[in-house]
Amino acid sequence: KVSDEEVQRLLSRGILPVQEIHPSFAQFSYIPRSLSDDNTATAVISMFEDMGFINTYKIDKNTLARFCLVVKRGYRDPPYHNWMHAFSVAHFCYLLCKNLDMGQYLEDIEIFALFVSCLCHDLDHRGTNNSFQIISKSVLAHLYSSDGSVLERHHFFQAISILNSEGCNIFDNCSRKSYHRILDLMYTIILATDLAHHLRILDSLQKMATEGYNPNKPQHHELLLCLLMSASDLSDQTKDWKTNHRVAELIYKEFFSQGDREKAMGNTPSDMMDREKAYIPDLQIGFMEHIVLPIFQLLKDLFPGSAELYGSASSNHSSWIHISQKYRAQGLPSKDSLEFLE
Ligand SMILES: Cc1nc2ccc(C(=O)N[C@]34C[C@H]5C[C@H](C[C@H](C5)C3)C4)cc2n2c(-c3ccccc3Cl)nnc12
Ligand SMILES: [Mg+2]
Ligand SMILES: [Zn+2]
Repeated sequence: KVSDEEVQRLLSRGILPVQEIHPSFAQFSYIPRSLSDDNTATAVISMFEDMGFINTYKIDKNTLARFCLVVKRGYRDPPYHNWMHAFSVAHFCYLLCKNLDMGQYLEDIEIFALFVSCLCHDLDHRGTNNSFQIISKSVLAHLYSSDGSVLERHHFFQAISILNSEGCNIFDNCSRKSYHRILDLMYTIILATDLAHHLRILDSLQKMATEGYNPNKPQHHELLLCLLMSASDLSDQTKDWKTNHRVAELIYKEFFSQGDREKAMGNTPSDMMDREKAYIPDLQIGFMEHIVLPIFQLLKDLFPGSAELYGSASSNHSSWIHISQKYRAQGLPSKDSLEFLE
């Protein structure tokens, strides 16, 4: 799958300092999607280095390079749930570690597991959601439907199979104890990317934010890891307006394709998947009010230094409200391209 030449080519320039990738690479304002695809594997290795993981966990450089290339190739190319999404999610996790004093809240091994989970969290995504797996009686549903979170279980097992393949196990030099802890953490964190799971723990998250984070409570560590994973998965919502509406275009392109397939199977898709019924601005507004803003409000309660993230999400929310009013009367000029929003 990944040749030795490709691995050597990736390592040939050595590990680049993050500033050489972009001067503001470690700022919340940086847009990871602006990096060209063929520089993303290099950037991932630089982030591993910059967070000290290569030294702390004695990661062999060849193994790390091969792991990054195999994970990158482990993504398919649907409009949204592709490698660029995984890379931008992992980059946001890196931003959280660099800009907020994560070390006061989490152990290093938990942060390491979170970063690796971000890279792997949507491996082999087909561009269809969990309910589609069930109604289409997909192989994944056959394997995992009895336990729910069908896709997320698949993403986790894809990560395990990559770690078990030749020359890809970045945890090779960890103790048996650390190895098991990291895999347990990856399971919890990747399963937490199912938004239905996030909604189930929302009350516990609110309670933790209200009473204050207690680093001595293992439950608080687990809840925080789930919150940081969800925030990273939704980090496009905290970027500039151009990114925000471009990402909306990708998401709905993926959703509408699923809706078309559901109709072809004789099923009725949900409105957000039905290109005839969906009004994107209102769907965006609802998603931001019910899921996105509460997540970044919780992050702000726990990490005051993250306030600007809530600010940008809130300003994107206001832009969608303005757009909704402006186009409600005559309808959107086009649903395929939201370029007119720029
Ligand atoms: C912009 C944007 N819009 C999105 C609109 C809707 C949904 C969505 O899954 N809604 C729900 C609505 C209820 C309760 C649960 C389970 C199901 C029933 C389906 C969630 C996701 C959206 N999403 C994501 C995203 C994040 C994590 C996983 C998958 C995805 Cl696609 N990332 N960006 C976006
Ligand atoms: Mg996912
Ligand atoms: Zn994702």
